[in-house]
Amino acid sequence: MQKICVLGSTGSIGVSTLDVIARHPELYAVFALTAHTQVRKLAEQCAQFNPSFAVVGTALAATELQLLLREKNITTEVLYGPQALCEVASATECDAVMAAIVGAAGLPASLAAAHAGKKVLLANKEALVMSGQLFIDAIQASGATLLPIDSEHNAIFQCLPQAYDRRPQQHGVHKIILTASGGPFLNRTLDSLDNVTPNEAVAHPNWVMGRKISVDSATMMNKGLEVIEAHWLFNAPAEQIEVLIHPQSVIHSMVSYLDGSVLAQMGNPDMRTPIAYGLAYPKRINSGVAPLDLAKVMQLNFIAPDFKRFPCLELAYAALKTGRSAPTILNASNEIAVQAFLDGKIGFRMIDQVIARVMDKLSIRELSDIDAIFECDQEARALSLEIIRT
Ligand SMILES: NC(=O)C1=CN([C@@H]2O[C@H](COP(=O)(O)OP(=O)(O)OC[C@H]3O[C@@H](n4cnc5c(N)ncnc54)[C@H](OP(=O)(O)O)[C@@H]3O)[C@@H](O)[C@H]2O)C=CC1
Ligand SMILES: CC(=O)[C@@H](O)[C@H](O)COP(=O)(O)O
Ligand SMILES: [Mn+2]
Repeated sequence: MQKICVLGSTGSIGVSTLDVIARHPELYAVFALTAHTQVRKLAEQCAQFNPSFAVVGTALAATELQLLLREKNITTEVLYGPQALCEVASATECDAVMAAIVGAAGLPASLAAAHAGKKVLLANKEALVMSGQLFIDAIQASGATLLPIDSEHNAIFQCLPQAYDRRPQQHGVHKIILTASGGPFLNRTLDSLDNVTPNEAVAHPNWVMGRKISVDSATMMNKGLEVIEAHWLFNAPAEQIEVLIHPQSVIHSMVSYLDGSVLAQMGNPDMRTPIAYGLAYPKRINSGVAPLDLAKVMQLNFIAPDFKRFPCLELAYAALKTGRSAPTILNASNEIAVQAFLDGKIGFRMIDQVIARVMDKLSIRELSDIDAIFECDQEARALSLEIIRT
């Protein structure tokens, strides 16, 4: 029986994870669930999965959760705050951690799981983008197992040899091909993007996801973050990572080999497939996802991405090539700009402009520990906010 901690259990990935876990009560027990503000939803999850711990963001939310749990006679212990997230993610009783908090807020607990040698199921791509080498070093030093949950990286992981040891040349890898849907605005004229609303931006054509990642898909910053994520996961340089628009999201990514073979992982766009793969690795279990019916899909299309239409993708490649603090700055500025867009403070096409100005202004430096990473993250956030205000 594996004991699982689900960080971000009330979010889109968290809910899909619990759906898979519920299908296999003989294999998995829930050790801890965490949320930020959605206390009622978390209480319902506690009622169903009876975890040892539940974590929320504030003391007030913790009191509210305790009352709800008492009403239902549930004995789950309630904790709150960032330190509690790290404690449950690194607790001795926990075997595997689903890292599914959105954004930089997920880094400390994901890193704590890495340091503690857990099986880390990584959905929280921002954590890896921000901390890169530090995160990989933590995994390697503790002997933790890092399993990519992001659909593209999970697909690549499945297309690489089992014995892949982070040396692409040794395994005959020519290129990693990340597929991208192109988001909801792929076929709109550029000018019409000035006035798109947050609700239009989060209406992803193929995936049901949280609001932040949905906006990232619309700008293709999601793919940019994924290029950086692929660099760290598979130890491939920017030049070896290609992005290909594939509007159907049926091929989740591919690996092109030196002998001309291209291996692809395919499936219906449902995150329960990569989640089930991560939970059961190296075995396979039922995820609840229907088998792919290619006759129904009929067509698979491919288009090369246009940096003019998707400047965020170009910014992300540039940040990866610059290295050091550049990806941390890119991520922080993007989080601020996306939130400002969702709050109606800036237009959709301002997102890339804010990030470009921040990338231009801040000096690039080495970030050797977590404190330096968060200092840089805060600096980029402050400058982004200043640019948005003026
Ligand atoms: N959704 C998807 O299909 C995919 C997501 N990912 C990645 O997975 C991660 C999660 O995405 P998704 O599930 O869509 O996001 P959601 O917004 O749906 O969920 C986010 C989760 O994080 C919690 N949370 C938010 N802010 C904080 C905070 N400050 N401290 C602690 N917990 C917090 C939320 O709690 P509450 O509900 O209480 O606010 C919620 O449980 C992201 O990094 C995303 O890029 C990757 C691939 C696919
Ligand atoms: C499901 C998943 O992994 C998302 O990251 C998804 O890939 C977003 O789709 P885009 O290809 O539009 O970014
Ligand atoms: Mn993805």
